[in-house]
Amino acid sequence: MIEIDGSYGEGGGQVLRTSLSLAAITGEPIRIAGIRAGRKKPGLAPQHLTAVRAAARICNAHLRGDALGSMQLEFIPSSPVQAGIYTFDVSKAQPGGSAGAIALILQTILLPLALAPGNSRVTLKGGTHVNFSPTVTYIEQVYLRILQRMGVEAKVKLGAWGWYPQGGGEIELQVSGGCQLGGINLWERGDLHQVRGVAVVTELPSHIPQRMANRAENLLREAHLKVAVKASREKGVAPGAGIFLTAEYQNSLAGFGGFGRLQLSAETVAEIACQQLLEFHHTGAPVDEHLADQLLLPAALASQESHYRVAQVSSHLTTNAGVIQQFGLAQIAIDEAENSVSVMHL
Ligand SMILES: Nc1ncnc2c1ncn2[C@@H]1O[C@H](COP(=O)(O)OP(=O)(O)OP(=O)(O)O)[C@@H](O)[C@H]1O
Repeated sequence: MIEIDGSYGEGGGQVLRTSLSLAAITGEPIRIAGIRAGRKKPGLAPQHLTAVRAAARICNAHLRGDALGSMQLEFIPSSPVQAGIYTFDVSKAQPGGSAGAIALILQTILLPLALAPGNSRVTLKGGTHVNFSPTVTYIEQVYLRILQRMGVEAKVKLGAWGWYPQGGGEIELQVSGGCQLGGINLWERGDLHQVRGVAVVTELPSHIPQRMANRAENLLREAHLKVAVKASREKGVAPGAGIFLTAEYQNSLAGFGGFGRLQLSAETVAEIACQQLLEFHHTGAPVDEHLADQLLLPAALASQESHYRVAQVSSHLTTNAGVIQQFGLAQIAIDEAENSVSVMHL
């Protein structure tokens, strides 16, 4: 039984999710104490509980402590990961529903399913575009495209958009099993080919996405970047708005977003997303702050070494490295002076 300290480093949901993925893949039982102890409302929130149940379902794990608010969990896999057809719904984890981010549940089960024999189809319901988590657009345009280079064959289809607080979004994830994970080298990003974006609303008038798209295109052109942002109205259960930009470099990809809310003009939402993109662009790094921590798990499971340079070393990155190293699969070196990450097999 591997003992995990949920309060380690960031003390957030990622300590839990990374541990779940690795327990499912290795078949090692785990016990986690102090789950999300670093957060204002600690313990399992709907998104985390759904991730626990999803990970348990695919490897028939026995669970103890799988309840909302629980700060302790035992997760004991009883079979290798089974490919198959699954549905996981974050809104079912809490009376009254939840907009918990389904991208985080996707990231918990993706590698276990990709490494298992057989193909899987997973329907995920909840929040698709939620602040402080990867959006489904980020998963499609950045995360899965980079993972494809490491050998992961997976795609998502976005059925309905789900924003905070109502959720109600839906995606279908298809994963090809039997993947052989290779390492990745993202040391130099090369030239920027273009910035591609979507400006989207649900249940709101079409002038809003158009204004977000126009403002983003104007701002990025002023900065001499090649850009194309598509404005669209999409399907969703509640009003919502956002703009999601992908910077496509010769050797890398990075993603940024802005979310609409009352009292915030469409133009300001676009400016928020563009400012993040321009700040990143000026660092010269190939890997954005968020991909930096999300790449560690596939890199640790790959058969070759990985090396990448990041815009910023975050506490999510150092925390995830600490958790992964507890499973004894890889050695991770993070150089905070150089902003670089190397992942080597043990
Ligand atoms: N704008 C963003 N784009 C892409 N990924 C993001 C973005 N913001 C956050 N993330 C990713 O979301 C994850 C958040 O992990 P974190 O440990 O904070 O857990 P959590 O479950 O979201 O919640 P909590 O912080 O409440 O515990 C990290 O992998 C981080 O890189």
